[in-house]
Amino acid sequence: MPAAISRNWPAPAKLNLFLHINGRRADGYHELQTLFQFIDCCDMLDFKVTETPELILHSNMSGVVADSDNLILRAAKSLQQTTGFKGGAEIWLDKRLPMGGGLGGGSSDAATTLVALNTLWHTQLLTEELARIGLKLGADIPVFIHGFAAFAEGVGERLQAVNPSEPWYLVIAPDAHVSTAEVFQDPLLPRDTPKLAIDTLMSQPWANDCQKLVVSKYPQVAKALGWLLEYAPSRMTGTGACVFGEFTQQQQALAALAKLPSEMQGFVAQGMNISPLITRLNHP
Ligand SMILES: C[C@](O)(CO)[C@H](O)COP(=O)(O)OP(=O)(O)OC[C@H]1O[C@@H](n2ccc(N)nc2=O)[C@H](O)[C@@H]1O
Ligand SMILES: Nc1ncnc2c1ncn2[C@@H]1O[C@H](COP(=O)(O)OP(=O)(O)OP(=O)(O)O)[C@@H](O)[C@H]1O
Repeated sequence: MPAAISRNWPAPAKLNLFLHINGRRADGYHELQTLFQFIDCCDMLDFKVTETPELILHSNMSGVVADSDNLILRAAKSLQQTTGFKGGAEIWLDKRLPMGGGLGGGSSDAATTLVALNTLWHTQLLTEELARIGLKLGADIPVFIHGFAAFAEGVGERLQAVNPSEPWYLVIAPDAHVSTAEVFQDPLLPRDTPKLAIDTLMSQPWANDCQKLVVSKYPQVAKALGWLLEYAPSRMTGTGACVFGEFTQQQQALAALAKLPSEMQGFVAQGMNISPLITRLNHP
């Protein structure tokens, strides 16, 4: 009897509602203070458990990412190696999130793969153990595994659950692929924002320390942000390229989307403090 396919595992995008860079560590990574919130725009994954250890990925991804580099296969392989699980999986990815956009799409795909296979393979690692595996693959993966909006420190692995408002966002994805590594290696990146207490951070205006540099290097980002600021308080997420404007009502966000210049790509999504992955995990 062939194994059934377990369908519709969501991999949500995230926004960094603020992103402060406090310094550079000896290992080259940067110490951050950031506020992660999910949005209801997701990649979707299906999984079928197989008896052989092979890992097979079918995807509609546009940008060419070699299988060996794909974070989904790297995550599945890490779980096999950590647990000694002898079987494998066939995985289907419906890629919907823009890549290299600061929305954490690849990181989220990896997190959903770890959470889904940990259940389907019955390896039953604890969430903290899955987050430790994820951190080795990317700084953004732990927050997707825990699945709650969080104030994050360290490189993004020290998480404290928070419950900010869940507004509507108009997200614009400029036609630019910004390398996270390139931004963090730029000598012009500010790296000296003082560490502040979470209460102070949550009550002051929110900003992204990477924004000025990326806006200066990518005219498409500058143009998208300039347009969006006419409609709502707006800023960049992660290391870019995506920018997001915040609206109280969905109708306001949709009205702005209707006026988006034809050369820009955008979508409306709502902030989510509980990841749809957690909801899927609790409703197998
Ligand atoms: C900036 C954020 O988008 C905020 O959410 C994330 O921290 C980035 O997380 P990510 O995309 O998973 O980044 P990774 O793939 O782990 O790292 C890519 C590269 O960015 C640099 N990097 C990343 C995170 C960090 N805290 N400091 C860094 O210096 C490192 O050179 C690293 O090699
Ligand atoms: N399944 C995947 N989906 C998207 N990108 C992937 C995937 N696997 C590997 N990658 C590679 O990882 C890179 C970063 O992916 P990701 O989408 O996480 O970054 P991002 O959108 O810039 O978000 P952030 O920088 O905030 O993590 C991509 O540019 C791509 O080259």
